[in-house]
Amino acid sequence: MLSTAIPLIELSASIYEDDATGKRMQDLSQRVVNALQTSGFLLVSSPFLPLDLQKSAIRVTRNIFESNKASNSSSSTIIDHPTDPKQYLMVDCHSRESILNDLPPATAPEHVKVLSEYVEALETLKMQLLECIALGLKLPSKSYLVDLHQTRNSVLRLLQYHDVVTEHKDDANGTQNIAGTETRRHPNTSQESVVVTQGAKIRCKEHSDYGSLTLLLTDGVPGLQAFVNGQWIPVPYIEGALVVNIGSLLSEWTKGVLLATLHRVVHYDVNKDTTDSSNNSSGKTRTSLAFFADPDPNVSTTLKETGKGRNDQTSSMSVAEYIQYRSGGTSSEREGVQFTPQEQGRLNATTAPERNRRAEQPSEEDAAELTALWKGALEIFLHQLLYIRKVYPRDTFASTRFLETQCHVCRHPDVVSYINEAVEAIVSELISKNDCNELVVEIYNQTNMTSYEEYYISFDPDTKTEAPIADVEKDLRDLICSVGSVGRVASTNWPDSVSFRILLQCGNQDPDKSNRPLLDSNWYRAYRKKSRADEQRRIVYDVPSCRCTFQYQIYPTETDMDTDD
Ligand SMILES: O=C(O)CCC(=O)C(=O)O
Ligand SMILES: [Fe+2]
Repeated sequence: MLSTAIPLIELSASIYEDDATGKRMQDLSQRVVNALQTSGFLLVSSPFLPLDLQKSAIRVTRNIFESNKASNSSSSTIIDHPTDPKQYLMVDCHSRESILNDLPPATAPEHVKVLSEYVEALETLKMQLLECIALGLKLPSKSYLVDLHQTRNSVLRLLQYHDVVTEHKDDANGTQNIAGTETRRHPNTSQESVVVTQGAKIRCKEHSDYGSLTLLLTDGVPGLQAFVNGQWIPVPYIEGALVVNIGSLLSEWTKGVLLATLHRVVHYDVNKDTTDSSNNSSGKTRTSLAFFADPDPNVSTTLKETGKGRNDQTSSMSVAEYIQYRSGGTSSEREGVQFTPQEQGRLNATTAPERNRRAEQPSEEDAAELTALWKGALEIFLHQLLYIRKVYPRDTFASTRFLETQCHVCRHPDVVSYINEAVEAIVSELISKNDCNELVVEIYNQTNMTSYEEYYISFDPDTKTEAPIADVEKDLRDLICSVGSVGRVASTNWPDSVSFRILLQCGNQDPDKSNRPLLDSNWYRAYRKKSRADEQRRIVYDVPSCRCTFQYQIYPTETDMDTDD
């Protein structure tokens, strides 16, 4: 039965005809907005998107993944997701050429045509929905949102979820997730199934999308769930209808009136879950097409008409910067996995009571958990910084997830162990933060030892906080995501002699008297006085629960390097 929280709305052609008073359109718009306010989800059918075209789009998508599997040379544009058992392909929808460019070169011309027609229909549907939302929300004009979507800044993600074997197996090909929590086989394109952590049965981890609207078509294999009123509810499948959900940007523009709802895809196991009659998909692959509609890249994330977005950290960003911030990379890597603070709060409220309880009575266990959390977060932070600042080529990094965030880790074993040793050595000093300790990452020239840039995590010496672990996690996640925003602070056209080092910089005390365990180590650096006239630190992110700040400083070079990207 169709859930009332997620209604089906038919955008029939007759709404646009015989509607001189605009009443029918107004009613329809109200229903659209009501659904998006209640659950953030709705199902929609439209004459612009006939069933035949939907079926063809699914058939073509399956064919693209299957041909790729069958061919010996797998297409580099098809990505094995690092943790979810799925492959995906991102298609830039700006034009027919961009669509063609992003599809594997072997894609048949008639298949390109189907996907181009499908995208065309979705562009129309997107505009209709944006009009409905503007009308339903009584925005200054019916075209208010349409006007902010003039450049077809949409991405189509073709998705193929693998067959899933739910029992846990040791696998020689298993890769250890950097967070150390999961063992998964990196899906090799020739393999039919993957192993997921016991009991998880997750095909796509919970996340919210982050543009304006997502229009989703699936092949009907169930599994999509939305987190509504503290519960995971199935999103129904209706043949001929698409699933619509709201991204966090539109949610913030509407001051949270429209919900950017958390959602996920689970794998139903027919042997275990007999309560769900739709549970008939054990072992099945699943195909879907997610169309992410974003506003124009240069538009500000803060609109004067709708007021300030709720998230201060992102309020001065452009749409392009926001997408990069939330994806922790470029928009072509968009994973849509980071939660906004509001979403995380909702999730914590129902999923982490145990943790919050423990935080009220700090224990040794908590201290160990906090230290482990910091170690993991700092390692990821450091790798992500090297990735974003392009200290090493991007193709030497692997994609992974930490604290529900997509990030990148350098694969070079020397870099991995250097970072690991540094973090092991300095993390407890940092957490004790009794003398304005700073973690410094210096990007410098190995030949003449000049500094190009320094990045700092600076702790306030006088305050110790005992924030609940869930808050620290949330803030560390935001810290990691904030690294994305230093992608453009200066050029990354580095000479070959570029390198980096990690240092613990200690405060104003005379280092000889400070009796620090790290005093004679490679990691220690006495406080460097702010003697350079050009010293001007910029703040990237304050980590409220830990009273520390992420800052950076760029040192001018003799020759001004061109900005790349
Ligand atoms: O495949 C699905 O049903 C959902 C995919 C999704 O939510 C996403 O890719 O953002
Ligand atoms: Fe999604």
